[in-house]
Amino acid sequence: MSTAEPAAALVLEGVSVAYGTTPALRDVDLHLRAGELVALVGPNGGGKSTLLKVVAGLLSPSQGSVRIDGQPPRHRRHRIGYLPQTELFDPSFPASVCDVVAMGRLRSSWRPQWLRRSDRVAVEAALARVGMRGLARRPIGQLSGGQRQRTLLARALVADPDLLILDEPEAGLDPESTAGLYELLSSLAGQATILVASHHVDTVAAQALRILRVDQCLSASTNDADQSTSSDPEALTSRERGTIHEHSNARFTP
Ligand SMILES: Nc1ncnc2c1ncn2[C@@H]1O[C@H](COP(=O)(O)OP(=O)(O)OP(=O)(O)O)[C@@H](O)[C@H]1O
Repeated sequence: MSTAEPAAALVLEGVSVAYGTTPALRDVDLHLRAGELVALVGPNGGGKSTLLKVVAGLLSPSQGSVRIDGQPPRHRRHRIGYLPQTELFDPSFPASVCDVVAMGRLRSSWRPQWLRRSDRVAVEAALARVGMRGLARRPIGQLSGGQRQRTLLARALVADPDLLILDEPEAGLDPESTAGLYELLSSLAGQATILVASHHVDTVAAQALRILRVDQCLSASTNDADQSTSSDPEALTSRERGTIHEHSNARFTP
């Protein structure tokens, strides 16, 4: 989202991931243009979180490659904003909302770091974006589920990432907040490349440029002859399993 650094292009080629001997993703090809907003939908256990973790550099594929602007994810960590699916807090952990968001400004380094004025300004702006400025000093153990999710979203946004990876960001949010979240993501597209996993097909269909269905993820194909022009992502459920199917959103197709 930085004006200095443009959004990042993302390319996965032949990516396979297994947990032990159990395959979770097989031979996934995925290309995101810089600034694109793409949603992953699909059943529980389909492999959405696995795919996002591979893109975030938290999991290494057993085969294939992931490139963000031509570089492996570990070289781009400082430019990636990641919202994990769930994050459990110890309610007694002595951190405020503000502290958690500020973690998103820390750069990996052996040196101790202090927040600069620009960091504090960014934290405040990120909190305002997610409607949490009024709770900045609240201990994280005293937040509701939705407030915690907003805090983590602010942490993902605060470093102005050029690649934003969000795993079910609407978890715990009320319907109005969910709609607001996706409007926010839509407004960030272009400045950042955004990959979001969601079970809210209708909501993402209104905002995402492309919707990919991750179904058991045994193989993947996008931008191929299998591409659907249906306006109903559920229509894809009857298609061949074991693939990522693509649904182009007619409303947002350039
Ligand atoms: N740490 C792990 N160890 C072993 N198996 C795992 C692990 N994490 C995920 N899996 C398995 O990998 C497969 C894909 O899981 P993943 O979490 O990526 O699916 P998902 O599409 O995100 O599901 P959901 O919609 O329920 O969040 C599932 O079969 C799951 O059981």
